[in-house]
Amino acid sequence: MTGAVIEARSVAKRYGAVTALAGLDLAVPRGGVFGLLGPNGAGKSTFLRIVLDLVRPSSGEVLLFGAPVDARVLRRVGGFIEAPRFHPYLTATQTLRSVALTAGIADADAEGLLDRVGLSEAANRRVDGFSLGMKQRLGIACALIGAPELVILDEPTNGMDPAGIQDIRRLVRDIADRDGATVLLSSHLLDEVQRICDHVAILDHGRLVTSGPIADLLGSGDRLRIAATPIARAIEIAGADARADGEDAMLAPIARADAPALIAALVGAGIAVSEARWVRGDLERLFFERTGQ
Ligand SMILES: Nc1ncnc2c1ncn2[C@@H]1O[C@H](COP(=O)(O)OP(=O)(O)OP(=O)(O)O)[C@@H](O)[C@H]1O
Repeated sequence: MTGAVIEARSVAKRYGAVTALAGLDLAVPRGGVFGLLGPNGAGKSTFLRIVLDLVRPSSGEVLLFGAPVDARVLRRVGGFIEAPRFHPYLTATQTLRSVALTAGIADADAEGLLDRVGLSEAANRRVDGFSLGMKQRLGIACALIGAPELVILDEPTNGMDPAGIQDIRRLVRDIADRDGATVLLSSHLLDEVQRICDHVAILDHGRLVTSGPIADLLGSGDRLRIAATPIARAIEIAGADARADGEDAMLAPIARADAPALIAALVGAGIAVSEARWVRGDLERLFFERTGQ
C-alpha cells in the first residue's frame, strides 16, 4: 500500500449501539479522482470525518500521506463534509479570506478561487442569500485554499442544477489533472462517479465491498443484449448467466469471441433474433450487485 494518500487499517467507529464503520481497510492512491460510494448509512461521511480528524475511530488507524492524522499533516488537505457552513453575514470574498486566515494563509487569491468555482459575480454578496448550489461552490473554493494535495468533497454537487453539476464535474477533473491534487469525493450519483472518477470504492454496512480502478471494475462487465422471440427459450439456450432485460430481450455476460456462436445457436433453434448489441458494464449494476440492494 505504499504511495497511498490515505490508508485506512481496520477502522471501526461505533456511536453507542450503532456501528458506522466495522473494520474498514481502504487505500486511496495518489493522483486522480477517487469516488466513495455506498447506500445511505454505509459509513462514507464517518470515514471522511475520521480522515479530517473531526471524529476519532473507536479502533484501527488512518494514515494520511503515510503519517497519523494530526494538525501538521492536515495542512496538506482541504475539504468539507456534508453541506459546508458559513457565517451568514460575510460576503463570499470575506468568507474565503477569513477561512484562509484561520488556516494561516495571508495571501489567498480569493478572486481567482471564486472565478474557478463560477462565483465571481457573487463575490461581494452576503452568503446568507446564497442558494444551496452556490454554497457548495463556495465550499469547494474554501477547500482549495492553500493548494492542498488532497481535496475531500462530500457530495459536492448536492443541490445543483444540471449545468452546475457539469461545471463542478469539469472543476473536479481540473483539480486532479491541472493542479495535480488527489480528489476524494463521496456521491450518490453513480453516473457522475462513473464519468469523473479514476478509482472507486463501494462501502456497505461500514465495510469495503469493492475498490479499484474504475476501468478494471467495469471492464469485465460487458454484456450482449439480444432481442429475440421467444425470449424464454433464448435465455435457456444462452445459459445460466443470461437474464431477461424487459419483455423481449436478454443480457448475456459472454466474451466477445463467443457472440457469433451464441447468435448462430439461437437462429439454429428457430428463434427470431431482431437485435444484438453490446452493453457496457456500468457502475449502477456493480453497485447493486455488490451492495445486494
Ligand atoms: N454522530 C452520530 N451519532 C450517532 N450515529 C451516527 C452519527 N453519525 C453517523 N451515525 C450513524 O452511523 C451510520 C453511518 O452514517 P454515515 O453518515 O457515515 O453514512 P453515509 O454513508 O455517509 O450515509 P449517507 O449516504 O446517508 O450520507 C448511520 O447509521 C448513522 O446513523
